[in-house]
Amino acid sequence: MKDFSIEKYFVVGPENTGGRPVLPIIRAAVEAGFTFLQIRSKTASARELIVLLEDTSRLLREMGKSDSVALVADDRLDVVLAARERGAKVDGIHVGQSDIYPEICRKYLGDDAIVGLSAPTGDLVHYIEKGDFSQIDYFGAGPLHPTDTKRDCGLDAEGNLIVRTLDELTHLAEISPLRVTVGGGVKAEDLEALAATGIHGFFVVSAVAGADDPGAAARELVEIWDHAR
Ligand SMILES: Cc1ncc(COP(=O)(O)OP(=O)(O)O)c(N)n1
Ligand SMILES: Cc1ncsc1CCOP(=O)(O)O
Ligand SMILES: [Mg+2]
Repeated sequence: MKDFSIEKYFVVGPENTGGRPVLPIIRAAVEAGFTFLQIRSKTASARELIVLLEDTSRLLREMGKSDSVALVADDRLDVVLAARERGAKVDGIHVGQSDIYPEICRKYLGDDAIVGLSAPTGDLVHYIEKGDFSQIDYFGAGPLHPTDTKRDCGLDAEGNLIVRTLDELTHLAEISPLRVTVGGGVKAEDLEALAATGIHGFFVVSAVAGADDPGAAARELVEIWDHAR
């Protein structure tokens, strides 16, 4: 699936929904207009993740969104392969700097798969200029703000939290050979300024999964983003 949009990107797992079932929240995000889904859990078993990918893939099919909303898993190449083996349409994987190498993900998932990579903390300009990103389809960058969802996000070697400034993101959008989605503490009130940086999309966990009314929250995010772009 090479024709995909990272504009409105929802990341979710069972630990993010306040004890509520995940699937209705995914449905609400897709109905609101989110364009990309990532299943991410640091607590679920491999089986739980496989079933969640299967259920999400089925949901997208029932909604007629299999070809327009991308579905990937965080970190777990094994889980993606197993879900595909069982018939789920899982479009790819998102990996970080200490995860399975993107080129190995590409090898096992195929040329048509989506392979996303988290940009490292620190000097992105140097990283972008020197890197070989031929096996990758997009970058995830952040955090914009500190976030409880991922407490290790943005920590440098000394354990200091580095957030991305809007100026930095504007520069990143200019020099990046790939599309960039920005997340980490992103809320509705950030979207206008984020869109103005020229980055291609935003990703959220808690702004939707932690909301009292995930559907209303997702609709608000989509509306503000679409209006600002
Ligand atoms: C879209 C997106 N961007 C960044 C991340 C973070 O990935 P990673 O650095 O591997 O950290 P974990 O999510 O695995 O804790 C992401 N998942 N998605
Ligand atoms: C930066 C980051 N990367 C993967 S999850 C995450 C935190 C985003 O969580 P939230 O949208 O709840 O702040
Ligand atoms: Mg990871």
